[in-house]
Amino acid sequence: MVTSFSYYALAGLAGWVSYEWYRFTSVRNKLLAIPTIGSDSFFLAYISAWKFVFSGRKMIQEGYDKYPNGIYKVPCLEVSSRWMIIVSSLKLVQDIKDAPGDVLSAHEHFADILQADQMFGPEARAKEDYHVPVLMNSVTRNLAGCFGDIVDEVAQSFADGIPQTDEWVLHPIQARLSPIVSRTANRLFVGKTLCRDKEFLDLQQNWALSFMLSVTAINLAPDFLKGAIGKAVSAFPKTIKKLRQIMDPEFSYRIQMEEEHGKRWDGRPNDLISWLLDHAPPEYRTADDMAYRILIVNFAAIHTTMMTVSGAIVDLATHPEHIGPLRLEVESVIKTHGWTKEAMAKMWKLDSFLKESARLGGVAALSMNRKVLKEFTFSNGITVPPGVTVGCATHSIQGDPAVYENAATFDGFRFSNMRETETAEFGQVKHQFSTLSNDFLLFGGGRHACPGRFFAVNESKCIFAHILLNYDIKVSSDHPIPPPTWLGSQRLFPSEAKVLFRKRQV
Ligand code: HEM
Repeated sequence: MVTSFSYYALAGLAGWVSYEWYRFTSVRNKLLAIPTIGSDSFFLAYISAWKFVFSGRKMIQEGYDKYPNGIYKVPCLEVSSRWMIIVSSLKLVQDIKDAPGDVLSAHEHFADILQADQMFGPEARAKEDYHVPVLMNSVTRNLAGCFGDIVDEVAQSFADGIPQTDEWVLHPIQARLSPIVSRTANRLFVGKTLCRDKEFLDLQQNWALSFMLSVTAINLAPDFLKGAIGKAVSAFPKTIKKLRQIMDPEFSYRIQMEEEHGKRWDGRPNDLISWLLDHAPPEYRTADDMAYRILIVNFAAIHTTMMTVSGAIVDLATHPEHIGPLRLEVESVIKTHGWTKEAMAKMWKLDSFLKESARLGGVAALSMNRKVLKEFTFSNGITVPPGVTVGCATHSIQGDPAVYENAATFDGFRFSNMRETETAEFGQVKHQFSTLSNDFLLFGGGRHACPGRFFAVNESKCIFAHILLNYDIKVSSDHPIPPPTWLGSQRLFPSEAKVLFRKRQV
């Protein structure tokens, strides 16, 4: 009995290894013109791919240093082909940006790394992304009108999370910032009541965490186990059901009012639920679908904004010489323009500080990742086959002295100084935080660039201006800030990082 089981297990293992070997060599043979970081032999490449999990950032930098202005590949378990092709030149970044979506696909890449088939199931996977243009257009257009709500939620959530005290109090940044960012964003997404609902906020946060752990588990597993692991670990159906229950009273009320009084009923809240209902195709006007949209928008919006603002808080505490000039700017702009979107746009130094913090920090070492659907030839003549993934060495580009002067130095006013001295047409816009450019890829680029970036920048500036005007902050000598860690190409904010806060004294 044991013998026949061992026999079948061995035969299965041999079959799987042969299949993996065949798959590996057939892809690798199409990529021979592209140099490799790590190994490109079958067994050693597998080890290199595991090395990428823990030292991805270093391997990306190694390739960038060895092949400047070029292209290289790394074995990588994050993507289904197991090969990540990375470009290090701004010209090749532009090639990716210009490629049509049916050749280099952002959508298929997201589905690939988020294990959409396993985690969401085929029905959700087939949904049209109608929320993306709504985020880009309606959210951005309504920002000025909703700015008072954003300011109110920032003030309330700080009062709850970081009360102003006369004594210095040590606060864990990530734990304090997550609810502040989440409440503020959801004030605009789902309105005042739900954005303060603990069950709603906890569900979003817990799902995002369990989702990422599950995706990592599936990514690291062999193909034949992915389906079974996905079924076992995906909390998606349960989460949607729960979220729908929490949102149901609000959603049903909106639908009922619309049916009784038409789309523009008196007192209709100005938030994402309303804007989604304005544009939802009939088949998506359901409580289930609304819960799905709110869940994935939160997934895209909260962690990224939290990383960006938390990184900037740490930079402010470690470079306190910026506090005085930033306070002066915020105070004088608010005096003239009040707490408005217009005021945020006038805060050039603050905009610059956040951008500089993201230039050296950010959320990932790679950006603008696209799955190749049809053979694609870069302008340097290198061809990549369907199935592999291409991306840009964002973090290395942003830290390159050939791209940024004194690139390794944190200069909070780098971009505001550039704006002040710029004479070219559109020069002042060029260096803004929300502006997309090949040498600053925090928000990606091309037709799939982040549609929430204008909101993210305004939310971040509002949070930061609130801190500057209401708190003193500094690093504690007993609790130095630990360096960030990396998982594959993703940057992780050190959850144990703490900063001292007290009520502003001067
Ligand atoms: C500082 C905060 C943020 C950062 C760093 C960030 C970054 C990104 C990046 C890198 C992409 C992929 C772009 C590409 O591949 O070219 C993306 C896509 C996306 N982001 Fe953001 N994001 C942030 C905030 C937000 C917010 C606040 C929202 C919603 C209001 C949002 C919604 C989305 C959505 C829906 C997509 C997918 C777009 C598509 O499929 O075409 N993001 N974001």
